[in-house]
Amino acid sequence: VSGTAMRASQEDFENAMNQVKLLKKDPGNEVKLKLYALYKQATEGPCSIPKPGVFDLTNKAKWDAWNVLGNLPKETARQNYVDLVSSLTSSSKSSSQAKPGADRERQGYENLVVTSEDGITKIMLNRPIKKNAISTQMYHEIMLALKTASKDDSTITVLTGNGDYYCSGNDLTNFTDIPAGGVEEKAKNSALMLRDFVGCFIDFPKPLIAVVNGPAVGIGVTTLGLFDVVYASDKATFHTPFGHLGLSPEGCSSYTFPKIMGPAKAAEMLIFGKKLTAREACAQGLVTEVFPDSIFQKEVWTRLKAYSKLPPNAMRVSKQVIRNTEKEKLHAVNAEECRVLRERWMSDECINAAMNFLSRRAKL
Ligand SMILES: CCCCCCCCCC/C=C/CC(=O)SCCNC(=O)CCNC(=O)[C@H](O)C(C)(C)COP(=O)(O)OP(=O)(O)OC[C@H]1O[C@@H](n2cnc3c(N)ncnc32)[C@H](O)[C@@H]1OP(=O)(O)O
Repeated sequence: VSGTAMRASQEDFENAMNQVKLLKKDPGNEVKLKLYALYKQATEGPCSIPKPGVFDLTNKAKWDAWNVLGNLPKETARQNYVDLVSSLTSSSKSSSQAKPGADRERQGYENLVVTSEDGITKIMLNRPIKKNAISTQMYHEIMLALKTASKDDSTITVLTGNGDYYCSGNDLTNFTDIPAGGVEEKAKNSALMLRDFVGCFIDFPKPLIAVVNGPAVGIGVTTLGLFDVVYASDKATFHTPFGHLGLSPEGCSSYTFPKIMGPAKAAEMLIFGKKLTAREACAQGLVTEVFPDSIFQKEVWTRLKAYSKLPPNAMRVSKQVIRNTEKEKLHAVNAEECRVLRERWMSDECINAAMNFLSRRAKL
């Protein structure tokens, strides 16, 4: 694989890394070694670590693949990595069956349905049997969908849920998938993932609207403070049971919630896990407007279609003027929340709470 015609940007490289995580088919060991080697070369330069022993087969194969790249420049390695991923994703797309309406519906997501119509990109969480709980794969899919939407020609972007829930928060089975490196490694990687995930909401450049079709829990609630507008069905509820789960706030809610509703109301939600009805959340400023469930979809989409016809550049610029004064602060808050959570995830309080839910001894 070679690529000299164009230079891949850091952003192309990061998108390619996300796409690798979403590959449906295992590309095989040879390709995985090539990806590993190009990644190392692109990020660290030529291989300079000691050669592993002959019996350390996996690390020796990785070392060989990296070492063989010699002095290949970092930029070329980055471009080759992007080209290789692109060849993998295009071959998997052409082998999957095209669905009717695929021009408007972007396929390739396992737990999202992403559509673009009338200037609106709609990202729908699509795991209704699990109440749209967000699995690790879904965190990556949502990041990719947001990054793609930020660059497409739609004027506004909507996040919503399929089924009776908007989102039941973090998928608690994420606590069971512990890698060989143990719980510390899992916590470290999860903190990085969470920081990137919330970062996508902080940096989203166009109007971002939440259409909260039903109850929202945990990270499904906290990230609402980073949306521009939140419409809710009167069936929706808003619950951040961090205390019950041995957790602490994320999604920048430790900063946005006190700002939106005042410190005392925010503390009741974030420390004591008080669940709000849609009308309470609206009275406290977290929700823009509540609609009776029977007319929710019709009313909201009529309004959004009208908004999507407003001049796109004016909407973008207005959003950025509002957001830019806060951006640095939000990123700092996000980093600190993730640092604290990394410790929390390894605490007995948190592990016991997750295990109680998973062994069906507890529910919210
Ligand atoms: C070291 C490890 C670190 C790992 C960290 C990962 C990164 C995390 C970063 C983000 C952190 C965010 C914090 C949060 O979001 S906290 C909130 C977490 N959510 C919950 O606690 C909700 C748990 N769910 C419930 O209490 C109930 O399911 C419900 C939502 C109140 C709905 O109750 P119900 O009676 O109407 O429906 P139920 O039968 O329970 O659910 C249907 C099936 O869906 C499954 N399910 C629902 N929610 C979740 C969930 N959050 N995680 C996993 N599975 C969920 C439920 O188990 C049912 O499945 P099944 O039919 O029994 O198989």
